[in-house]
Order: sequence, then structure tokens, then C-alpha cells
Amino acid sequence: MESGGVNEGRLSSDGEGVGHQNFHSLGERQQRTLLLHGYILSITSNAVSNATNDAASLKSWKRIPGPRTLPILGCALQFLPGGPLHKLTGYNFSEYLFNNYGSIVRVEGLFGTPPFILLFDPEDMAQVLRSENWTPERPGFDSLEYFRKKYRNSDPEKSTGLLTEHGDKWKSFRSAVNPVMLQPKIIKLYNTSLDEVAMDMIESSRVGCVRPLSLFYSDESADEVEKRSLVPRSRSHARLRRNATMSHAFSMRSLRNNQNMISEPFDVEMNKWALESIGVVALGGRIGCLRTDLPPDSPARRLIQCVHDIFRIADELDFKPSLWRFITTSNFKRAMKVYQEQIDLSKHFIQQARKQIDEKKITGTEEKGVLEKLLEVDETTAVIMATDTLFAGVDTAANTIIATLYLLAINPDKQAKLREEILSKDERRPYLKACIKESMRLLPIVSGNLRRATKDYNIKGYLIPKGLNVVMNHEFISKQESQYDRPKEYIPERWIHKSEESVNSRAHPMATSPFGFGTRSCIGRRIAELEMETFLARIIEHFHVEWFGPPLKQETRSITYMGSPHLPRSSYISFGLDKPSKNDIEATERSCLLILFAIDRLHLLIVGRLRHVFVSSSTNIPTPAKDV
Ligand code: HEM
Repeated sequence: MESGGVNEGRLSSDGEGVGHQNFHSLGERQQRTLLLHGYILSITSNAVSNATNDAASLKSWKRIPGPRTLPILGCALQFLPGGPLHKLTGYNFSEYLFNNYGSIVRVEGLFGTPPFILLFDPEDMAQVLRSENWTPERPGFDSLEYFRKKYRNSDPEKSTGLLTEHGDKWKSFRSAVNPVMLQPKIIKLYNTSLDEVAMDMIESSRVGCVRPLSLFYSDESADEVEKRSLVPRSRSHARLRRNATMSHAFSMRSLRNNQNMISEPFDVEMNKWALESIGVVALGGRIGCLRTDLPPDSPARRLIQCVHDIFRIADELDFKPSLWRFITTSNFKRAMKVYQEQIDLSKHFIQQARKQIDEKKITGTEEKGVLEKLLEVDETTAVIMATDTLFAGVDTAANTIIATLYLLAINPDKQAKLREEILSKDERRPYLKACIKESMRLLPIVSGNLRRATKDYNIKGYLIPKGLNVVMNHEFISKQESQYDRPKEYIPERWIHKSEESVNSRAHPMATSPFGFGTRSCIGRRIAELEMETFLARIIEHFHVEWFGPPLKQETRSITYMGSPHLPRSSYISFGLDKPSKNDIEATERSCLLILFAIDRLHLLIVGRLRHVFVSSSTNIPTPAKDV
């Protein structure tokens, strides 16, 4: 079954394909609705009717078990207070669905969003992921897609980037950036600059945590540490040596309180490290966010806040009940502002970088950043990719490193083993890689992968038609006994070949997949791995990490945040955004939800009454008199 155009699978109600031209000629509301709703129509009107003969013997996907749904409303009401799914996110959400409905679950769409089919059997997940065509589609970020394609009135011929494109446009963009962003030998060139950032982070004594995590200085002199160190020397490392006494004895110690805790919000510090690191890769220069006197309204701090806001607001609009596809809600307005702000801030850094590139052309031959390399290919691609990198590379890496430090802190034996490896003469560091990999198995920032089926599938006897959204629940699977021994424990050894605890043969290759799968997998993977390995090695080389307080809390907001994010939950502090007044916040959506809640109660009441009538009437049926 083939449907034409870039947005394959998006069909109008009469079954006509909505290519880019058609899509852009539609009205704004129609477009907003179609961005997601169109997929549903494609499923019902086209895919099933075109199914093969074999498919005729399959059960409809609508018969897949799942939470109770109502016409139009889907299962929105299950998410309201009192509903079983209320406030369930991430692992808990998956666990509830698996325990109640089994290994394939249908969750109906909310307010025009399409339904999702959740898979809990890795073999089924493999079937979908491996059979996808060369342009796999990943749903999510629909409001961002709307912003980039429609709200900004962009040229329909131009690509909007990897996060929001599909089909051929995605493919040609990805082919252009893959050689620059994924080749290990190119990425390795950033080793020295990333190590500079890591060392600056340590030198600036800003590694630490107010609350539970505290980092203990190893009490060795900087010279001793340096003598042992095998990581290539960088300029900042040399500077560290010059200032050894001051940077360690003065800064580090003086910033820690008498419990060895540093009174700076740890998550913000890790975000600064992540932004600085991704900056050197994306832009080829330093952003400067490790400065101790960085003003709260500096572009770097604003960008960090903006990335938080995007993940949070995208979660509200794209994954939770929201009416933005039908009416302009206050959240929708805020989303449009925050998406624009991210572009403006990125442009600010890109312009700075371009100036530096021009200067560098005259003065030197330092390693080129992704921006410079892509500028040689095509300017639009370069700017879009740099913007997306400054967005996708910050909270992801920061939260993965927080999770890893937490797990090493509560597993001191593993931390000691890692330190031993780092301090050894061996340049290969398998245990370092294993520590990060195991942390991404246990506390991944992305709990599952999403795909919009690009063909029909037979999964467990159900016909999953092209166009339907499928969720692979990797995080849930990777914590099951069926896959790993002692699955809830942090055992980096599982990933070391020939180790006694190495991954046992029953773990399915799809069980853990923190960077996604196939041609559409994370383009920042190699960069993120190098950043994290470099930084983690430096931290463990210099500190004993300990954790105080209750277990780490996780909060899902499109991605999973580790620990309660420092910034207040409900504030859109993004500078340039109005703070929402209490009355303003989602008034429209809330009243609609209340009406729906009332409908649901009414529905329950009616069903309950009818059941009561049937039950009582059946119990009142007089027993037929026995024939004598
Ligand atoms: C620990 C860090 C990171 C994790 C765990 C992570 C995870 C992921 C995952 C799961 C996907 C979806 C893949 C799929 O659908 O198969 C993804 C996509 C993506 N990531 Fe990352 N990511 C990380 C860091 C980064 C960084 C540093 C960048 C910046 C270069 C980045 C840029 C992207 C982009 C642009 C996509 C979309 C790719 C496409 O659709 O072609 N990520 N990431």
C-alpha cells in the first residue's frame, strides 16, 4: 500500500493524499487538526481497506485491549483525577498498562490525537523497527512541527530539520548531516575541546550539588592527579596545573560547605556543562556558560531555560490531553513564543560563531565545528542543524550524566572500580563505557521509541495498519527478569564481554535502546557518548561522589528529568515570555476537561443504572415452577 508525497500516510477523509502543496493550501485549523488527526483518518479509511488477503483473517487493532474509551474523547478521562492513569508517567505508566492489559495495549487518542499501540514484547518491537523502510517516521513534537511548518509560514519546499521532517525531505537532510555528525573519526577530533570543557568545569569548582549529591575532592594534589592522567593534555589542563594550588585548595574547598556539599543547583550546573560541550561541537567555539559570574538573563542561561520549557510544553501539548488542535489555548500561545525564542537564541550563538569562523580563516587552523563543516555543504542545513543540536543536546546529556553520577554514588564499589580503570595506564576504558550504558539501561532519559508504521503489520494476530503510532517500551523491558539477571541493580559488568556478569544470552537485542534504532536513531549519539565519557572520567578522577537523601526522583516531561528540576515547575521563566497569571493558566482547557469529566460520570451513571436494571430484573425473574 503506497501513498504519495513526503507525508506518506497522511490522508484526508476522502482518502486523497495530503502532499506538501495540498497541506499548505489548507486553512490553519484544518492543518493543525490534520497534523495528527489526518493519520487517524488514513488508518480507518485506507490502510485497512487495502490490507492483503491474509490481513482479512487478522483482528482489527481496535480490538486490542486497553483502557476504557469513549467516542471522540478516547481515553482522556482515564487521565483525569480519579482515573487510573492520572499522573502515571514513564515506567509506572508502562507497568500499569502491561499488568492490566498484557503485551500489546491500545491507548486511544485524546482530543484528536491519534491512538497509540504500545508493545511490550521485544520480538514485536524488533518486527516493527527492523521492517521500517528507509524513511521511518517518528511522531511526537507535533506542535513544534506545526510551528516550524505553518506558524512561521515557512517555505514548504524547505526542510525544517530532523526533528520535524518526514519522508524524502528528512532523508535528504539526514544524508547531508550524517557524515559530519556520526563518523567516529570526525567526532574524535573534539576530544581535546571536550576535555577542556570538562576540566574547566572541575577547575571552576562548580561541580557539586546542593541537595542530595555531594562530590568529595580526592585530596590529591593537582600535580599528582596530572602525573597519572592519560587523557591528552589540553590548554585548560595546563592552566589548571599553573593554578593548581588555587583552583583546588581555594576554589573547590571554599565553595563546599562543611559537609562537602556545594551550594549550587546541580542540575543547572550539569546543563551548563552540556551546553558548553555541545557548543564546542556545534559551533566550534566556547559559549562561555561556565563563567562564575554568568548573569541569570545571559543568552546561555536563557537558552538552558528555553530548552526546559520546550520539553515541558511539548509534553503538555503533544502527549497529554490538549485542545490546541481545535482552539488557540494559552499553552499553545506560550509554545509558539518559546519555540521562537529558542530559534532567536540559537541564532545569536550561530552569529557569534560565524564571526569567529571568519576570524579563524585569517588566523588559525583549529578543529572546525559542525556548523563550519555544514556551511561548506549548505547554509540552511548548517543553521537548522546547529539550532537543533543546541536544543536536543543539552537536557539529554545533562540528565544522563546526573543519572550516572547518582548510580555511581550509591554503588561505591562500582565507582571504585571505575576510578581504578581511569587511573590505570590502559587507554581503553571499557568499564567507563559500561557504566554509562548501564545507567542508560536503568535510568534512561527516553523511556521508549516511537514510530508511525509505514506499512501494515501483523502483531499478535492484530492488523496494525500503516499510519498507526506504535510505542516500543524499552525502559520497561530492560527492567524485566525475563531479560536481565537482577534487572533493578546497577551492574556495569553486564556490558563487559567475558566478564562473569556479562549480558546473558536471554537479553533481547531490542531490550535496551537508549539512542533509538536504525536510520532514524539519534544523530547526536557519538557526540553525546564522547562528551559524557570525557566528563565522567574527569569527575571520577578528581572526586569521590556520594549521595545523601532519598532516592533520585524522576519526572517525565517529553524526556525524563533526573531529580526535581531546579526551576519552578509552573513557571515559564524563559525571558521574554510573560509569566502566566493564575487565572490565565489553561482556563479554557480546564473547563473543557471538567465538562468531559461530567460527561464521563454521567456515562458511568447511565451504564451503572442500566446494569442495575438488568441485574435486578434478572434476579427478580421468578423461578419457573417445577413440573410435578
Ligand atoms: C544521552 C544523550 C542522548 C540520548 C539518550 C538521545 C536519545 C535520542 C533518541 C532515543 C532519539 C530518537 C531515535 C529514534 O527515533 O530511533 C533521538 C533522536 C535525535 N537526537 Fe538524540 N539523544 C541524546 C543526545 C543528543 C545530542 C547530543 C544531540 C545533538 C546533536 C541529539 C540530537 C538528536 C536529533 C537531531 C534526533 C532526531 C534524529 C532524526 O530524527 O533523524 N541527541 N535521540
